Formats: sequence, structure tokens, C-alpha cells
Amino acid sequence: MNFADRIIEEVLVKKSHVCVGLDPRWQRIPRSLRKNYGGSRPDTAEAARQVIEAFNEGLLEAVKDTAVAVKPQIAFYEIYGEKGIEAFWNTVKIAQNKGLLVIGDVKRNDIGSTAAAYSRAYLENSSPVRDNDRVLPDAITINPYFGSDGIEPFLQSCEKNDRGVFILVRTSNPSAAEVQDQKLVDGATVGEKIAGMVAEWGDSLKGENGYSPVGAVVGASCREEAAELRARMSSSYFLVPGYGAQGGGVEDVIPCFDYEGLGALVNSSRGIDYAYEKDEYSDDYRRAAKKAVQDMSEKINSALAEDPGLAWEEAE
Ligand SMILES: O=c1ccn([C@@H]2O[C@H](COP(=O)(O)O)[C@@H](O)[C@H]2O)c(=O)[nH]1
Repeated sequence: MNFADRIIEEVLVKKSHVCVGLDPRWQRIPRSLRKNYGGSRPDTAEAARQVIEAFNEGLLEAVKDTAVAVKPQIAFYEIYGEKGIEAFWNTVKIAQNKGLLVIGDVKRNDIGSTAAAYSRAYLENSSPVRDNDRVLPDAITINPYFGSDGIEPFLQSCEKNDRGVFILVRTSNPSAAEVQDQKLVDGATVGEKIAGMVAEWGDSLKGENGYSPVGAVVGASCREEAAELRARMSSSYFLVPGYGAQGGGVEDVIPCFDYEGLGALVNSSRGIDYAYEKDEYSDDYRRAAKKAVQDMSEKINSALAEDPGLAWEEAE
């Protein structure tokens, strides 16, 4: 089953389009979890690993029935060095054991031969060491800037191992337009040009539901562009960050979906991880995360039920 079919299977079972980001920011982890490990900053890298894993375990248990996928952003783990990396990989394992798809937000790529090593690191079981007890994320985010030879090794790994990639097409950050909205000689923007390439890269890998494992990152901050991008990448699942903490709302993500109300996973990281901060009386982050993810899912589902064809109508 290709990666997009695996997403759709979970979407239909859980009746949800939500991806929860796992971005552990030390000072925002509930005090009760970190107080014996150093307070305002971790005493040791090992303390950081333990607290992050405990925090993530609680979040994962809380969101596992509603979230389709989780997206640990590796920067928040790398800052703790090797112990942080250990926490990242342990988080991948814990999440998968709870039935969640894992999207490693690692934004990798390079020249072709180096991209092949990245692809092997994240999407291949063939470890360079003999002791091959490895977990792999179900998908990762990658950068298209190197062009086809950088992308090719990832496509091969996706096909061989039923994994997926989400290629950066239109990101959610405030400066994204500086590069991605620049017009090329044919009048298309850089983002639209990449969208066309993403569609081609995935074309021969489509699965049962017509989606390929070659997805696209399209931020919730670019509602105007989203319908056009959906039309250009009709076989690509979208990963949509920017909901919640970055200001994106349900109306911003609806154009990322297809006619049937499929085609997009909407991510929220801080909005779920630290939902407990809104309750001045409790630091039960698990209960708050569970409620936040349910609310988010219900909002998206009701908007889709009202107007699943919105994206296509706007693009025509
Ligand atoms: O265009 C992009 C690509 C990646 N991200 C990442 O997603 C999460 C969003 O976190 P929130 O707390 O929900 O804002 C974060 O890990 C970013 O690095 C993105 O926001 N936009």
C-alpha cells in the first residue's frame, strides 16, 4: 500500500485530518514534568531526553485516537545533541506503537549521491550497520531546491518501502513570498513551478486512491495560492502547517482539500502541545491536548461537510 493510501485508510477510520506536531520547547513543558530535572533548563542532556520522551508519550497517548499522524520537528531534538536525537528516534517508535503515522520534519536534501544517503538514513531499512534494529518514520519533509537528482533517491525509497515525502512547495513563514512567489518567465511563480515538478515526480507512483507518496508542504498562510496549488498537484497529499499558533484558521485550510474532502493533513504543534497553558487552574497537558485535537478535528470536519468542493471551484 503506498503511503498516501495508508494516510487515507487512517483518515477514514479516525474521521480526522489532523497531524499533531511534537515540538518540545523545554520552558513550555509542564513544570511538574521537568521540576526534578533542572527547572528552567535541563541539568543534563540525559535529563532532557527523559523529560521530552515522557512529555511526548503523554501527548501521544492523549491524541492517538484523533490524530492521523504526528510530526516531530527534529530541530527541537537536535539542540540536545545525541540525547536529543535519541529522543527523536524513540518518539518515532512510541508513536508508531500507538498506531500513529510519523512524519519526520527533517527538511533534508543535497546533491544526488548525498541525498541517497539521507534517504537511506530516514526511509530505508538497509542500515549500514549489521545490527539492523531500526525504526523509520513513515514520511519525511524534503527540500526541492536541488532539483530532480536530489529528489530521485527519495522517490526510489518511497516506492521500495511504502514511505512518503512532503516536498516544500509554499511554506507558511512570513518571508516565504520573497522566493516562492517570484514570477518566472512563463508567468508561473516559483512555488507553482515546483508544484508542477512535484506532480510529475509522483505521477508514476499513484496508489489505489489516486494519490502518490510524493506530497507537498503548503502553509495555511497562503489561502489565495492554495486552490491553484491543489489543482496543479491533484495527486499529491498536502501537509498543511501554520494552523493555530501561526494564525491559520479552518477557512485557510479548506482549499487544500479535494472534492471528496481528502488530500490534506492539517498540522498544529504548539496549539496542541501547549494547549494546557490556556487553563490557569490545571497543568494536565494530556487532557488539554486531547480536547484541543478533538476541537480542531471537529472544526475541519464541519467546514468540509459544508463545502468540500470549495478548492476546485475557486481554481476554475
Ligand atoms: O512551511 C512550514 C514548514 C514547516 N513548519 C513546521 O511546522 C510546525 C508548525 O508549528 P506550530 O506550532 O503549529 O506553528 C513547526 O515545527 C514548523 O517548523 C511550518 O510551520 N511551516
